[in-house]
Amino acid sequence: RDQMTAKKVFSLVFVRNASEILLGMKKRGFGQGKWNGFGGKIEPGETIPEGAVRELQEECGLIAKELKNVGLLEFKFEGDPTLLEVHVFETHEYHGSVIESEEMLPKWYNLKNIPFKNMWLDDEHWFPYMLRGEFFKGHFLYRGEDLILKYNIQVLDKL
Ligand SMILES: Nc1nc(SCCc2ccccc2)c2[nH]cnc2n1
Repeated sequence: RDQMTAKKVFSLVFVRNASEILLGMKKRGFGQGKWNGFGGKIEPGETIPEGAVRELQEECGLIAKELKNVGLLEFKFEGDPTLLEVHVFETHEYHGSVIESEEMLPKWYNLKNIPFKNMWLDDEHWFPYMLRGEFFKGHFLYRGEDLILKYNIQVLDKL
């Protein structure tokens, strides 16, 4: 409603192979202590996909040769006017070697063994849509980091 609400735009990239997904343990900053995809703030002057490729390489060393936009997530935290807009991508074609960075400790997980207990609470809600190849849009209202007050997820179209 309030057009003055600040919006921060982030990328979030998941690297996939046939049976696994690459996650990173966030070593500091926002989301520290949680496994997540690789991403961060989109900088002025770069497109969202450019920011996604940049953050992936900075955080785990891999260079995405293609990116598929698989969903859009919006987060609000009660008491904070900022809206986080997170553009979610998958890549199946990449080169380079996985390296640990100051930000992230990368680790491959079997798709049947995703460590949801050590991830953001919302991930368990929308991962199934991503893994089914459905394009999704989710909105989550948090109180702190450990309680989701409200959420909705919709499939926008099946890719
Ligand atoms: N999976 C997931 N990711 C994020 S933030 C992702 C974007 C980001 C932001 C800052 C640094 C690096 C990456 C979340 N926030 C609230 N729930 C969440 N779930």
